Amino acid sequence: MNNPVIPNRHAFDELFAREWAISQREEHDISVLMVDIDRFSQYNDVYGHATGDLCVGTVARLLAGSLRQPSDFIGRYDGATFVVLLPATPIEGAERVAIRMSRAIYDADLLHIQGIGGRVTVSIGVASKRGDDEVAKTLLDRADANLHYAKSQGRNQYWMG
Ligand SMILES: Nc1nc2c(ncn2[C@@H]2O[C@H](COP(=O)(O)OP(=O)(O)OP(=O)(O)O)[C@@H](O)[C@H]2O)c(=O)[nH]1
Repeated sequence: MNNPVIPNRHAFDELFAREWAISQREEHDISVLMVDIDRFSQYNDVYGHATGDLCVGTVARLLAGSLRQPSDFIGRYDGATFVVLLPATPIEGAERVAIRMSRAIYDADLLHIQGIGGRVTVSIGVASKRGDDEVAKTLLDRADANLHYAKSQGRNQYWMG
């Protein structure tokens, strides 16, 4: 499904390449978050795909509303997974965004009877550039690995590794 409120992965890839080059040139920090809706296949099973689509849109709006800087970006990575790009942001700032996003989704109290606490939650993997020799792909890979670790630890949490 194309979600009108949120850019797609292609838009993210282009922006990420640009912002990565800037971060290398200017020696800026840069951080990425991968955000995935928990137990979403079960959500679709219980409430149906059309309601699932609405839920994806609601989550997208709540996540976007958790961003504070004009240069922050959120896109849909694939399925129920979003990717967030935080230019010029160190790990401490990225953690604050992860906490804000986690709370925004939890506090919205969107019913999901098979979800954590009976509501829709998200798991988040956070990663920040480690040094000038890191390449863009490993930053994304680390965010993804941290997302999977957050899932393995019970979901509804973020992990920075
Ligand atoms: N309704 C709806 N479902 C979607 C959309 N995009 C992805 N999905 C579904 O989201 C589910 C994602 O499943 P997974 O990420 O594998 O796992 P999960 O059920 O979310 O469980 P965990 O991620 O392990 O918590 C799949 O069932 C997809 O079909 C969408 O736009 N609308």
